[in-house]
Amino acid sequence: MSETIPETSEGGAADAVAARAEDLTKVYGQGETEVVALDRVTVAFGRGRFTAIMGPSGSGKSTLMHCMAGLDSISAGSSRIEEVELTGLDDRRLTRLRRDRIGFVFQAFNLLPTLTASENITLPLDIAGRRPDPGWVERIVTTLGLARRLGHRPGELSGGQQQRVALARALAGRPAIIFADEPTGNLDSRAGAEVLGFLRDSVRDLGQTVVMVTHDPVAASYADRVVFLADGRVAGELHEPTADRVLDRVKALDSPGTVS
Ligand SMILES: Nc1ncnc2c1ncn2[C@@H]1O[C@H](COP(=O)(O)OP(=O)(O)OP(=O)(O)O)[C@@H](O)[C@H]1O
Repeated sequence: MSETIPETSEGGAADAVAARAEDLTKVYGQGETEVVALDRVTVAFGRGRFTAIMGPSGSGKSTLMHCMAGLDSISAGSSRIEEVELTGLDDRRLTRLRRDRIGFVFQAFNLLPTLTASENITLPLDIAGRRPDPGWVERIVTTLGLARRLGHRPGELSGGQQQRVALARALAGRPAIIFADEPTGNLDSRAGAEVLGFLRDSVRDLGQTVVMVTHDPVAASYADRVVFLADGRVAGELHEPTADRVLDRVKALDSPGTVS
């Protein structure tokens, strides 16, 4: 079960897709205050792949992540995690889906200060009444270089270490997909690079699927693929991105008149 899942290409078998949105539309407000945050977005995230989502401020990145993770409702279209369609799920089922199939890593680490790193990592499983798989947790902890920090409380860890604990917590339940929102936003560049390296390792070595919202072209270059949003629509993508190529695209999106 814990074998590395090979990279998949888009358009592959249906079961190679961890999450998919089809014509996903999200409208906030109504009448004069109406904002179309997402306008018929169709995108798929392959299993065992690391995808970055980029785009100008207000382009819909967080909204897409929230809608696909079941944290926000959808106005039209569809969104699914593996084979489960989110639209139509009642609150109880949605909560269970988020708990069992989705991992979250946010800019704020959201660790409980009174618990040790080890207790923080297994907390969601404990709450869900699931027994952590000791072999899997040990593998995660080793991959993330946390073995000697397990007895420490968050206040005794560096920012990078705390974010690695948050990543280990997201990985512990073997979710279908991890959504990360600016996971290095609060870290200095060295700690940020370390966390990005571990995110990439969790994809490469543990077969995890990761979708990360970021503003940083260097962070995006750790991904296998970058999906660009502009004005609530998909505005292209890059495979095997380098920071320079990402930056060129970002500049073009920031000044649309110059898009080639
Ligand atoms: N709860 C809300 N109510 C009304 N409008 C909203 C709400 N949330 C987001 N929006 C609007 O939807 C659009 C997309 O917002 P979103 O936060 O997804 O953009 P973003 O690309 O993540 O931006 P940033 O990079 O600045 O975080 C924006 O115009 C925003 O003002």
